[in-house]
Amino acid sequence: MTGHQVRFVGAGKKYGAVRALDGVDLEVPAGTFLVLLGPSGSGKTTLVRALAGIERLDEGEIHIGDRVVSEPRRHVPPEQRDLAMVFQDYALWPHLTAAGNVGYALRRRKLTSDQAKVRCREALERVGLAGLAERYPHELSGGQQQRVALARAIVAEPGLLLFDEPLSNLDTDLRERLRVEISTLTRQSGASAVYITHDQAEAFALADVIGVLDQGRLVQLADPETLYHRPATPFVACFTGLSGELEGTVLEHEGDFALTQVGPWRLRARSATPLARGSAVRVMIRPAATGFADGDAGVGGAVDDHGVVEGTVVDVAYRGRGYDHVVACADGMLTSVFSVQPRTRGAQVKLALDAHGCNAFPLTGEAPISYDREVTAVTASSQTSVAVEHKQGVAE
Ligand SMILES: Nc1ncnc2c1ncn2[C@@H]1O[C@H](COP(=O)(O)OP(=O)(O)OP(=O)(O)O)[C@@H](O)[C@H]1O
Repeated sequence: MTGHQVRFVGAGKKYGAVRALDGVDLEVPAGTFLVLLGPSGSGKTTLVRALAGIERLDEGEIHIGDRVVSEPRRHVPPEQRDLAMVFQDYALWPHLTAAGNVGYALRRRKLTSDQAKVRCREALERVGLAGLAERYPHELSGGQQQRVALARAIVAEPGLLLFDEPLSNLDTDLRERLRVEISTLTRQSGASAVYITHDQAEAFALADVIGVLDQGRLVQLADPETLYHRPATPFVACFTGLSGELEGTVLEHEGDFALTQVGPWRLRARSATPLARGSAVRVMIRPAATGFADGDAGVGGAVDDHGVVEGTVVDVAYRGRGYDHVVACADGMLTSVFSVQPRTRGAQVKLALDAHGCNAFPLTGEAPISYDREVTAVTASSQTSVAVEHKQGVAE
């Protein structure tokens, strides 16, 4: 079975005064695992519900494969879109067993009852639930219920699988295991997938392509590596994992990089567009780009003398493989500075910053954005308590 190409053209949707989707143009080839990443209220669910046919767009078109399924005068109902959806709350029928729930997805297929039973059994086997087919949802754990929902999604072999934060009700350990299963099952099936999350680590782990949404707009569509190394905007940089940011002035622009003066230090940082000499910039620093200059952790890539800043250790957190430090530098704070050996609080340290993990953006006057993973909200704040994925996670 082959997946479908997915295409949005100028997709718009309003709820009263709220623009949930604002001219979204997006196209991914057949078989792509697309993850939609964005803070709460950015329009992820609306986009996926419109793709599923549960919501109608006000403007624009949606194409699934070579079919237009949504345009101003045409709305193909969900059951005719060759897709299946997995929801955050599992959405199982409480009066049907696991096998009954999975079999429900085959009700429109022209299969004999024996053929349907075989398909259900195989789907339940693939999600590791062969022995629990006769249990009702209330007799299953959250993880098992989500596996039933996954089996129900794949049993009819649709060309498109939609996932709306399917792991958010599960605990960390189970999330990780089920994430791997979703990735494997989807890719084995050949279906295309669109997966919503506000968790950047989940997005980076799953995606072929990530679409970042902000206030109903698609602000970047790229593979994880490009998104991480070349974020299009400060918002994208922030939302995909930052150690922190420092303000500076451009000394010169060389190729893809700007040489900046940050306090008494010189830092090189990537910049997509040439920056004028003397202009004010914010240098946004990935966790993977940080390390102690005298350290044991090393930093990814070459470090030259433009990449050293000094600061004071203000916090140390044990992380199993080593320690994450928070270091105050000039008027900025860098978090998730990893080292196998701990530094003591109050110690004066030198940090080496890899230019390939630093991005410079013009300073436009707005307050820096900080992404707090705990509350999964983006807020304006001058003091970063930036939640970050450390270097052995997202960045490698
Ligand atoms: N049925 C509705 N009626 C009114 N406003 C809505 C409705 N559905 C969504 N919205 C609004 O549209 C905007 C986008 O919502 P949407 O649920 O698509 O965002 P999201 O990125 O999926 O958020 P979350 O991560 O919290 O689920 C939000 O401002 C939301 O309040």
